[in-house]
Amino acid sequence: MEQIIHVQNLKKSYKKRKTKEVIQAVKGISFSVRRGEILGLLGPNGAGKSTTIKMICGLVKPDSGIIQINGINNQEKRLKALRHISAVLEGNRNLYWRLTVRENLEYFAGNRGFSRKAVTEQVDELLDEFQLKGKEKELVNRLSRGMQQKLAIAVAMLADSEVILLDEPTLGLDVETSYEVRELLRKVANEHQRTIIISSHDMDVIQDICERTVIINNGEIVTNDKVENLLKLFDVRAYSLTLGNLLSDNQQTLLKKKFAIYQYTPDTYQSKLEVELAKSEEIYELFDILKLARTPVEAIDRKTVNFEQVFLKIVKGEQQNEKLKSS
Ligand SMILES: Nc1ncnc2c1ncn2[C@@H]1O[C@H](COP(=O)(O)OP(=O)(O)OP(=O)(O)O)[C@@H](O)[C@H]1O
Repeated sequence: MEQIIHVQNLKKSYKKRKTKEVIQAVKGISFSVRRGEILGLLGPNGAGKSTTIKMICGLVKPDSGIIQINGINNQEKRLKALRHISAVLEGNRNLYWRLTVRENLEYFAGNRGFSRKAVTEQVDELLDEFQLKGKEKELVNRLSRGMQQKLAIAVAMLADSEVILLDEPTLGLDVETSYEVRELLRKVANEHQRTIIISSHDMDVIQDICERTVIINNGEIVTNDKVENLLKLFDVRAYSLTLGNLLSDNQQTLLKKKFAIYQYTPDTYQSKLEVELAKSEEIYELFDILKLARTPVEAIDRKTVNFEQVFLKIVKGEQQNEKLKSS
């Protein structure tokens, strides 16, 4: 599939005004995004996500590197490149707060030079699709956060740009509204073939709607892979067993020797044993150890890994590597 965004060896440093200390916020990152893809741009606080997003949408000038949007270099032909991008940044700053929902949509649709009739048709369609019809006469500053978010995305759609950048699109939304916004974003990508880049700390949202994630830490990309692959990679094969007896000292020693991570909570009637297997075949060895004292197994649960845990493992692993490098 066709690449709509291509970022190559992007770098950006800031100089702190008071101390003159130089901070390398982005240290040479490269990635691409395909048309119609929803990409998650993740990282802990201060990792360099906002700086990257701001460079892509032309708000911050990179020190070096290339950003191509739909094949156009955004430093050589800035306006032409930026026409392909809409950003819905924190606080929905792309809306006019003292205009109504309909007025906002009409204003942005009108900006594109369409006839009054075409503008009305397009606005009606969007009000319908984004379920904003009942709120069309409401002032934006009176809307709930969820409605404002939907409207901000609708406005981004109107600009007709292929790429929509979203910063924390579900922040502060209740569960139901968060699901509505996710559904809407899927529709925007799948049916309207827009490309979406989401920056968020909400890993549930990322796991739910992003096909792929780029994870940044300390200004560098540490992972660029499909969510599905990352989940598989960190699929810990963790089992939680309920035992009808206590484990003998010998069994505990063997378990410790065999399994790197295991947790044992002894109880005469219902001991709990949590084990992480490196390979699925190791389950037989686990049972061999349990068989030694004929320990009854009353229940066995396989634990699954979620994206939040995967993210933390990736980022923490990286921090440990950093520490090792510097020590
Ligand atoms: N205008 C600025 N002047 C100086 N330093 C800055 C500036 N903007 C960002 N930084 C620094 O650059 C680094 C990366 O910041 P950035 O905002 O890109 O990270 P982030 O991943 O978006 O973080 P968060 O999740 O907290 O928003 C941080 O150390 C930050 O303090």
